[in-house]
Formats: sequence, structure tokens, C-alpha cells
Amino acid sequence: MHCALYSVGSCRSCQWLGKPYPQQLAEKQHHLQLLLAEQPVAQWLEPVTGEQSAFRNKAKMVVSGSVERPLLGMLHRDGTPVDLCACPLYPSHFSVVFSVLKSFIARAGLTPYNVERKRGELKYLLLTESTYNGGIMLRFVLRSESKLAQLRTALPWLQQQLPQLQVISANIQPVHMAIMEGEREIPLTEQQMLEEQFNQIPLYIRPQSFFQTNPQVASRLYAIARDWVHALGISSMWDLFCGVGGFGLHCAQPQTRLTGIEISAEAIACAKQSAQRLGLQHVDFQALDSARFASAEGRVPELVLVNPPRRGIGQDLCDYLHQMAPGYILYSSCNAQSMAKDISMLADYRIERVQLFDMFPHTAHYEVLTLLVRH
Ligand SMILES: C[S@@+](CC[C@H](N)C(=O)[O-])C[C@H]1O[C@@H](n2cnc3c(N)ncnc32)[C@H](O)[C@@H]1O
Ligand code: SF4
Repeated sequence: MHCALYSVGSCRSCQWLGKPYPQQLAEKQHHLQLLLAEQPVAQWLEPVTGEQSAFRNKAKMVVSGSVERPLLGMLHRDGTPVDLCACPLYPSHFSVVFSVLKSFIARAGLTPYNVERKRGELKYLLLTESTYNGGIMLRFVLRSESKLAQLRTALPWLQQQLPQLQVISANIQPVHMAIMEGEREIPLTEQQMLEEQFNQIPLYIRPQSFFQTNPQVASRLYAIARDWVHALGISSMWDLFCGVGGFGLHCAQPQTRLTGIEISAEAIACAKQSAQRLGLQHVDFQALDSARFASAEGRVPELVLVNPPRRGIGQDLCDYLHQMAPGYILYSSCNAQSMAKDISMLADYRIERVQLFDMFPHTAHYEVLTLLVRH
């Protein structure tokens, strides 16, 4: 993939862009094999790949520059802004959206936040697109509510220019340079859920809920997890760190008893909506900490699926899984290092099958799906 911004040194976020794609893939597979070298793996499956460019459904843009000439992109460590509207990881039609958004910032007078001077209002624009219907969720991350009235007044113009903006909200993040978003989310459209669909499974995306950023590879990941689970013939499972429920909703058959656990209440609202749409009767999604849920639960399902953040599932949850001893654990991870560490703590399990999913081409990152079977 060619990236002009990379070539001129403006953005180096894709550290591996200089490497031919087959080499990237071979290195990732080798990295994974080294991490799992201590444990025998019964079956290594071929890596799953997708498009090498225009694969992202999401843009997280730092807003900088001036109100008349805003830049959407990122800031280098020294504070220099870079406009990333031409980044080839986004679908080409995102460029129209970015360009209209720049005009909107000027029309609505949303002064970009200046990190150095701690002045200005608009910090980030967060965009997610549904591959199912082309609808877009747009979130304005603002320092305070002071420009909210201006934003609302100008909004009809934006909606007219971009009718695909189905969900719009403002997130208030008063803290300087801290986490990207704040807790307070103010809806600006009646619709507050974007509908997505992978493998005929309806999924919903709301502000403040995690959603996979490479829809093509993610839908393969869910479909393969579903196939592996169906082949085991189980009738009860947990989906821990379930987000909006992608794994569990794919795996559940009409009679499956499924419990999905996730810390974000917004994501759980999405998962419940999907379960209702699918008419699943035996599912229960709850907004809880996974380890706390597992420690308090008496019943043990036949399979536990985990898909934690980069830190992995950690000692506590490994201990509970060890005690509960479900027949199968299906581990989907975006950080093979923490996954390998967790698996080394699950001594009663053997690795049946491993498959790499290249969700993040041109970087060292990848997703991996591992099936563990109790001895
Ligand atoms: C890698 S995402 C996976 C989401 C989902 N399985 C999917 O396929 O989209 C990890 C999820 O874990 C959630 N999470 C983080 N800490 C958690 C905790 N202690 N207990 C439960 N969920 C947690 C995050 O909110 C996030 O949705
Ligand atoms: S993130 Fe986009 S702009 Fe930056 S190097 Fe990668 S492809 Fe180029």
C-alpha cells in the first residue's frame, strides 16, 4: 500500500509499511509461534487476511489548526499537527465527510482545542461507519458545553450535507490531555444506535461502546469462532468482555444458554437489542466486571469465551477459570503476549487450535483465536 504521508515522513503510525505484505504476515505468524513455543499446539490454521488498504470503519481525529482552517489528524509528540484526511486506511469516501466536517467547524465556530495554550473547545472528531447501511455515527469531543448551542444551531446544515450521519452526539471531556473521551455524552440526534450486520447477525454501535475497527476481518473472526463452537456441540457458554456481543450472538443457537459480561453499560444495551432482534430466549447480558462476575457465579458453563483488552484476562480470572474448569476456553486476543502469559497459568488445558487474524495490516499488531480444551 502506498501512503504519501508515510513517504514524506508526516505519519509513521504504520511502522511496517516499508515491508512487503507477505513478509509482514510471516513475521506475525512467527512472533505468535515463538510466544506459544512452550505449549504444544495441536493445529495451526492459516492466517486470515482482508484488504490491505481502506479497511478501517473508524476515524479518531484530533482537531487542531484554526477555526477557519481546521486540521483533522494527529499531533506529533512535539505538538506539531498533521492532517490525516488522506490516510489510505480509510475508505475513499471518508474524504468527502472530512471535507464537509472542516467547513462545518468553521460555520459553527467550533474553535479547535490548542493543547499548548489549553484554549479552544473542539478536541476530537470520532467517526464510525456501518458497512451494512453506510450510516455514520459522529461524535464531537468538546472541552465544555460552552459551544454546544452554536453546534446545535449549525447542525441542520451538516445533516443536509451528509444525510448518512445517523447518530450524532457531543462528548464532554474537560480534562486536559487525559483519556480521549469524557463520561458525559449528549445526544444530538434521536437515533443513538448505528446498525451494523456481520454474517446476517445484527449488531449495534453506540457512543462509548467498543466496536471492532476492521469489519471485514472481524466478521471472519466471529464466523470462525461460531464454526468452532458449533462443532463442539455445547449448549451453555459465557462471553466475557463481550462488548456489543459479537462473539456470543454469533455462537448462540436458539437453545444455547448464553451469558455475556461487559463493563460498559452502553455496549450491553447494544447486545440486548441484538438478542431481541434475533429472538434469542436464553441469553443474559450484564454490565459487570468479568472477574467479579465469575467469582460470584455458582454455575459453570461448558465453554467460556474471553476477548479481553490488551492487558489480558489476568491472574484473578485465570484462577477462577482454573477452579471452575469449563470443558473449553476460547480465547480471542489482540495481544498475543498477554494471551500466552494467561494460557501458561491455565495448566489444565491444552491448545487445540490457533489462528491469526490480520486486523491491523502494516503494524506489528494482530488478533488471534485460540481454542483450549481441558485435559
Ligand atoms: C477487545 S474488546 C472486545 C469486545 C467484544 N468482544 C468484541 O468482539 O467487540 C474488550 C472489551 O472488554 C471490556 N472490558 C474492559 N475491562 C473489563 C472488565 N474488567 N470486565 C468486563 N469487561 C471489560 C471493554 O469495555 C471492551 O468492550
Ligand atoms: S496511519 Fe495512515 S497516514 Fe499514517 S502511516 Fe498509516 S496509512 Fe499512512
